[in-house]
Amino acid sequence: MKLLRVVDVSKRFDGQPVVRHLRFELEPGEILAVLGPSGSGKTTMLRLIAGFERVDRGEVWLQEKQLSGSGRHVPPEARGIGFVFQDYALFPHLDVLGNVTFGLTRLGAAERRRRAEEVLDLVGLKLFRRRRPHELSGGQQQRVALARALAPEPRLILLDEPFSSLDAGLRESTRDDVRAILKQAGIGAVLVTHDQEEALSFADRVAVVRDGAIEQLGPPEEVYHSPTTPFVASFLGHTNLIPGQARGRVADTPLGTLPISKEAQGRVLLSLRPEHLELLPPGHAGLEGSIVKRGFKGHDLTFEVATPQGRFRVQTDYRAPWGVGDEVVVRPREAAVVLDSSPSATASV
Ligand SMILES: Nc1ncnc2c1ncn2[C@@H]1O[C@H](COP(=O)(O)OP(=O)(O)OP(=O)(O)O)[C@@H](O)[C@H]1O
Repeated sequence: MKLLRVVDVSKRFDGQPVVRHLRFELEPGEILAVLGPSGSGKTTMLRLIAGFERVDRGEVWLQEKQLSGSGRHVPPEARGIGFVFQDYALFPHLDVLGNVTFGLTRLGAAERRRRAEEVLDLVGLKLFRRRRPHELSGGQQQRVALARALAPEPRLILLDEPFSSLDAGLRESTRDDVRAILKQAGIGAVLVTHDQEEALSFADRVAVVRDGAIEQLGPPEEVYHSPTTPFVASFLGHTNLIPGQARGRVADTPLGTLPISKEAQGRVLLSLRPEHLELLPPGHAGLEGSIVKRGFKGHDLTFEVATPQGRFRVQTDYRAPWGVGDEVVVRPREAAVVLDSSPSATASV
C-alpha cells in the first residue's frame, strides 16, 4: 500500500491559485524532494498535507486513512505525521530530553523516557540529553528537532527547508545524517527546498514545481539528465537551450547535425548542459568561437564561448589550458535532450 496519496489537490488564496492539481504518491520509506523557485507554492503543498490548510478540492490519504477531501479534514495533531521546519522551534527553557519527550503525552513517564533515549541515540545525541538548545550547534539543534519529530513514530515526516539556516559544510553533513536516519528507521519524507543540489542528493525522487503545479517528477538522475521542459532544464543547473530541426534521431543545429535523445520531426528545442559540451583547439570539427569568460571553481572550469550562432557555456576539467580571447571549437559529447516546449508540457503529472 502507498504511504501517501495526494489526489488532484488544489488551493487558492484570495482567488489566486497557489496549488494546482497536485498529484503524487509516496512509497513507504521513500523520500521525495519538492523543488521550485520562491513563491511556487511548495510550503503550501506541505501545509495541505500536514493539515494546517484545508484543501479546496482533491484528497490526501495516509495509507488507508483519508485525511483531507470530500468534507473531511483531520486536524494536524491527529494525522500521525511529523514536521521539521526551518527554524527548529525548540523550547529554549527545556533541555534536549525535555524537548524530545514534550510531544509524547500519550505515554507514561518511563515509556516516554525510553522512547526519547532511543531517538536521541538514533540521531547521535544521547550524550547531549541534559544540554539546553543554546549549548548546541545549529546542526545538533536540527537533529534534536528531527528526534522530536521522530519520537511519536510517524510513518511520514514533512521537512520544510530544514537545512537552510546551516552553513555550507554543516548543511551537507547534517543532510547526509538525516537521510541515513530516515532510511534506517524506514520513514517516508517530503522535503521542500529551493536548493537544487540538496534535492538531487537527498531524495529518491524529485518533483520540480512551477506556479503551484508539478512540471516533472522522477529520480534525480532523470530530472537532471532528461528534463522534459525548458524550465526544468534551466532550473536544475545551467543549460544551453539550442533550437534545431529534427529528422528522426538527429537534428540540424547551430552546433552541426547532432544525435538527439528521442525520435522527433520538425522544429525542436534542445538542451545540452555545460558538461555535455567540450572544447577543442581550432581546426577540429565543431562550431568555432572565442572564449569571453573563464570561471574557476576549484574542481572544474566554466567557459563562455561567443560564436556566430550565439553564446555557449562549457564545463571542462581543471586542466583546460584556455583563457579569455582564445579561439576554440565547441563540440557536444552527448546526445542533445529534446525538450517538450508545447503548453501541455507544463500540465501537472
Ligand atoms: N495564508 C496565505 N494567504 C494568502 N496568500 C498566501 C498564504 N500563504 C501563502 N500565500 C501565497 O501563496 C504563494 C505561494 O507561497 P508558498 O509559501 O507556498 O511558496 P514557496 O514556494 O514555499 O515559497 P518560498 O520558497 O519563498 O518559501 C505566495 O504567493 C504566497 O504569498
